[in-house]
Amino acid sequence: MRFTKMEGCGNDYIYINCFEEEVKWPEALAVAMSERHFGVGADGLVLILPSETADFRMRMFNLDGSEGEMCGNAVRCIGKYVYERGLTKKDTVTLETMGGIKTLKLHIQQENVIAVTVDMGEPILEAEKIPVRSEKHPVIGETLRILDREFAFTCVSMGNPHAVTFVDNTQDFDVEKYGSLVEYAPIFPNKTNTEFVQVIDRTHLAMRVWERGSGETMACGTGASAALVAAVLNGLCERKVRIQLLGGTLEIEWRESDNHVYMTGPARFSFDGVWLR
Ligand SMILES: N[C@H](CCC[C@H](N)C(=O)O)C(=O)O
Repeated sequence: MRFTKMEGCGNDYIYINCFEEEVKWPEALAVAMSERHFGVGADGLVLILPSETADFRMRMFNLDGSEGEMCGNAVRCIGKYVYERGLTKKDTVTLETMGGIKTLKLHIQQENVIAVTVDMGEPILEAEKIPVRSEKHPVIGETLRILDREFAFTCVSMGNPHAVTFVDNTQDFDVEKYGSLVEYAPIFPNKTNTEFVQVIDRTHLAMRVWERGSGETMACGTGASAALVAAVLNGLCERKVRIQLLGGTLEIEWRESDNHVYMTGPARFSFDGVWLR
């Protein structure tokens, strides 16, 4: 079975073109192929499928086999894939996801997609839709004690759940120690992605992320979108910022005119391969 390895700000997935390949058990395949030593090595698996309601459909699976409703970095990579591999000639593409239909604007130079702007839709702030067990609306300052620290979380869904907290310095923060416990905190019925955010200034944030089902990744597109929304709700930044992640930079804007969040960033091919198992 042929696959393509791609990454967006270092958030790397295995992409399978399901117009040409059939995948019977994606959950098990995601675990096997994502494995660093016995497989390809990745943050998870992404299927590119036909759709009846959009140009294409995405299904994404974390490296533990769990399915994510939405994946911002993968959406940008799919935009690059479908244009440069000849599945579309359009520079605006729609993609059906479990988090709704997303619109992608491809930035093209000499037939190469050099960046993609994704309309991530409206942030979801109602506790029961995130979901998070909280009496607050929006869910700002929900405190949780994790080991020796008390955190205040702002919770946002971008189709998938995010718990955002602000720290003084992301570089020397122990993301695994705390993120791995927040992921399974009982107040998150569907678990959660957790973002640790440092406010550099009112137009620059730095962020590290412990992803639900994948652990710490180099970047998280839905997480960066949730981080911007949380920072604006807490009065910490403007509505358009650059977010510095371990693997690169994303530009995120929460537009007042339509209440939609827009994410712009890179997408890159790494290699093509053939899976023999
Ligand atoms: N781990 C996430 C899915 C991938 C999200 C992330 N890689 C992104 O770019 O948005 C979840 O289970 O909700």
